[in-house]
Amino acid sequence: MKLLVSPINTEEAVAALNGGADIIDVKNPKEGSLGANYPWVIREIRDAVEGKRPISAALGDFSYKPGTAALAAYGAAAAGADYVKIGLYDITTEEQAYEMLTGIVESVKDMDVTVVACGYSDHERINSINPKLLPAIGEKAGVGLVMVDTGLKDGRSTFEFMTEEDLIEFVNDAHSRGLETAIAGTIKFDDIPALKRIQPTIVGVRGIVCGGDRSTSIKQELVEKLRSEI
Ligand SMILES: O=C[C@H](O)COP(=O)(O)O
Repeated sequence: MKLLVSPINTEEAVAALNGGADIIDVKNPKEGSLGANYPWVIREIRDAVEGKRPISAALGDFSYKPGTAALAAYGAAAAGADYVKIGLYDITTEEQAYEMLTGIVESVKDMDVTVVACGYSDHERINSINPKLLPAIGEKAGVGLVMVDTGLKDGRSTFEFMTEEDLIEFVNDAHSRGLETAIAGTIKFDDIPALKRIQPTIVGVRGIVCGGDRSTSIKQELVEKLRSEI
């Protein structure tokens, strides 16, 4: 499994890189679970990583705004992102999700970018689309990766909202459709044995490598510890 770590600035990005992260995911926790950072920060982090690892960019926890999402994806790709991650937060229907995703795919089709469709394991408490529907929608829309994260960051892990069986079904369905997968959402060290059984392509983290509080900074030694255990 690959390790995706979500820094907010170049200092954290270098700590993640030196700690062994496989993907450097630029985000802004102040604007939500998949909060978008500024395009110049994406560029600065890309420069700091020096091409040693791919760069991912969170676009935001979106409501139904396909045009805004497509423009955000284009901007993130132009700023240097290799992956653009859309949070389907206030998306409640398959039709809405499909339109959001096809707009983003069209927006970056001429750029070497992977579109990541992110649903939320705690979808019921935020009234969002069930992430188990995303592999089929994502395949049809032309995304490259589907992901689950938690929409609310209150310390509760994705595993409190989706069972191991749910996540195995999600991952296996996506992989059977030729899509990569990522599991995130307040992942804890205790979740690692289950993640090893589920085998997503990517494990995405922030809080655990900050020492538990995602509002503090990333510690290289915690990235090293996590990298060695997954
Ligand atoms: O990969 C990014 C996710 O939002 C993970 O963040 P978290 O581990 O603090 O929930």
